[in-house]
Amino acid sequence: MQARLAAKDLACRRGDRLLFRALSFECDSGAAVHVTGANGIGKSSLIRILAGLLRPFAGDIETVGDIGLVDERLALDQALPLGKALAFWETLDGCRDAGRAMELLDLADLLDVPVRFLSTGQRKRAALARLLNRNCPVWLLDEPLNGLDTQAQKAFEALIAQHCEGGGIAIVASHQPIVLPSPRTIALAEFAA
Ligand SMILES: Nc1ncnc2c1ncn2[C@@H]1O[C@H](COP(=O)(O)OP(=O)(O)OP(=O)(O)O)[C@@H](O)[C@H]1O
Repeated sequence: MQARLAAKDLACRRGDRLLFRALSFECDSGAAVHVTGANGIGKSSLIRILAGLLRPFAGDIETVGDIGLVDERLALDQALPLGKALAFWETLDGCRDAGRAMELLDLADLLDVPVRFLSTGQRKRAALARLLNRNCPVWLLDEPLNGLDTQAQKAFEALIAQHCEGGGIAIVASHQPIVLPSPRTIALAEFAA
């Protein structure tokens, strides 16, 4: 799996506030980075900039490989049972082994439950299943552990490690500790404007 994500001299402005500036980093295949900082410092904004959903105030981004984003928004049809909602995307994403994500994220018992009835942690596990099914090299994860119990947190940390071992990249914004395979941190406070 080929992957690269590089940012050069990034700055982010929201409203009339410059949140961070002069942020540069490079990640190649296998890299994992923990983006840290207090509430409101700009972690989600950075993830959205890297995903191409928010225009940076300054700077450039270079990406090699498709991006998979997981944030608090669940891109699954709320009205469908989980199994059908995931199956819709499995077809579009060309997923060849949907059973793997269901097993790894312990979703088998939830496939008949409408997405709108899922609990916070179940919704997060569903979002992570869709991420796995996409098989994309660059993972951008905004608070991926939120709502997960300890067992699910550990399972997901193991999945990030496997993803990086296979040549993927994971950029993880999280206010809570997370075990990553190559512990590297971007402390956003160091780039505060
Ligand atoms: N559309 C917007 N317009 C103006 N300001 C915004 C907008 N969206 C976010 N902000 C502000 O930008 C700042 C950074 O928000 P962001 O969500 O990136 O922070 P965060 O570090 O992810 O916070 P948290 O840890 O609480 O999730 C906050 O002060 C927020 O109020």
